[in-house]
Amino acid sequence: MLIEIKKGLIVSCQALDNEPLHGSKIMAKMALAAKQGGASGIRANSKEDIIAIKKEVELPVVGIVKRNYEDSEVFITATKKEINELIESGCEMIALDATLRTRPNGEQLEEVIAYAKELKPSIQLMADISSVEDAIHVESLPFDCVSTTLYGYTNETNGCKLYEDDFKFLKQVVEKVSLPVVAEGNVLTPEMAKRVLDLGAHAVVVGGAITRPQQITTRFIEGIN
Ligand SMILES: CC(=O)N[C@H](C=O)[C@@H](O)[C@H](O)[C@H](O)COP(=O)(O)O
Repeated sequence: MLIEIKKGLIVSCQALDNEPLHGSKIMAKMALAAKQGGASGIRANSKEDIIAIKKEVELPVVGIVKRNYEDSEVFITATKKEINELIESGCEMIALDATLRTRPNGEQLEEVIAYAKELKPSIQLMADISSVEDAIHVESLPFDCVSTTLYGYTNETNGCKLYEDDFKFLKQVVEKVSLPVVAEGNVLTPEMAKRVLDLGAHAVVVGGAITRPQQITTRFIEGIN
């Protein structure tokens, strides 16, 4: 999958159950639209959505399962339970929270990824990180790539945006690690997508700016007020 997505656009097709476009049928059509527009891959949440998307398009899929746990802030593919669901979904790559935070049920990141590789040795793994420390840590683990997904979404980075200071955080990660780095989170325009690739990102993931009309509408409303 890493070769297929090189310097390409991955479109994140996600709508949680509190969002208007929630539903596997709709996400599958969203993925088809992304493919028709030239996307190289899809990022999707939940076994059901991934199965529906895989029926609709042939693109490689980065799968996640978002689930909240009471004993941890980790919510993107947090435990072995979510790994089981993603292996069953048939996605080519699994993305999981790879921050240094405590995981649910006392599970360790190392044990969760070892479990995934044991279940399906060919599965590729993406480390969703929030800091340079996270990035350095995952280099010692069997990850295939790193993604800036969680920058701005942890207590330490709350409110930070990937595009600030001309993508300063992305530049730091690209400089520090030798794994391919995927730029993800708040890439809002085609110009930003081009910029992150020029800065050395292996690929770029765009979600809300393509697939969340409520976010797009809000930006227009802010623009005219
Ligand atoms: C932090 C978190 O939960 N991120 C999620 C990860 O899969 C998605 O909600 C995002 O849409 C995705 O990362 C793409 O980012 P953006 O939608 O900003 O282009």
